[in-house]
Amino acid sequence: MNVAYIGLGSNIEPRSNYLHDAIQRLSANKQVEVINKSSIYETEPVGYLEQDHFLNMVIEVHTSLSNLELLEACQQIEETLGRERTIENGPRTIDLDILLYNSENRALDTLRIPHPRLHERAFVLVPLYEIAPHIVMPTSGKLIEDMLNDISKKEMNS
Ligand SMILES: Nc1nc2nc(S)n(CCO)c2c(=O)[nH]1
Repeated sequence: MNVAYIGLGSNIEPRSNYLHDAIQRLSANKQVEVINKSSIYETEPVGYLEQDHFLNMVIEVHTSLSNLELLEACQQIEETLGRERTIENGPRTIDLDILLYNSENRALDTLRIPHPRLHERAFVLVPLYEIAPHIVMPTSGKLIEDMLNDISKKEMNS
């Protein structure tokens, strides 16, 4: 049994329906059990700014799927829910990002774990902290609160 944390995001209405539908579909997979869900957070877009606000959340799953099989399951749900990759980093109906998989630190050509931008995304770190405050990053050894402090220090200095 593996433990994974998945970040979900949507900024095309009906945003919360897309979040719940994605979780429903993940739970329908017999090899995936959704153990915990964060609150849903309304967040300003980062990266590509010319788009609507996102709803973001993080879920904890227990799964017998491998990391690549879990990625495949997430990508299938994104496709089913109409995710178009028209504009890179642009608006999307649903996004499912694998943030952590056990304490793996792995860079495959299709999947990097932990998610490479995890440490710089408050829209992921805040919901992750809500459901798993004691997680230590397998890469840096940092706690989530350390990474959140780093982000706020960077923002104060910018
Ligand atoms: N607030 C916020 N900004 C974002 N920019 C991108 S790209 N994304 C998509 C992340 O995969 C988001 C997001 O989910 N939330």
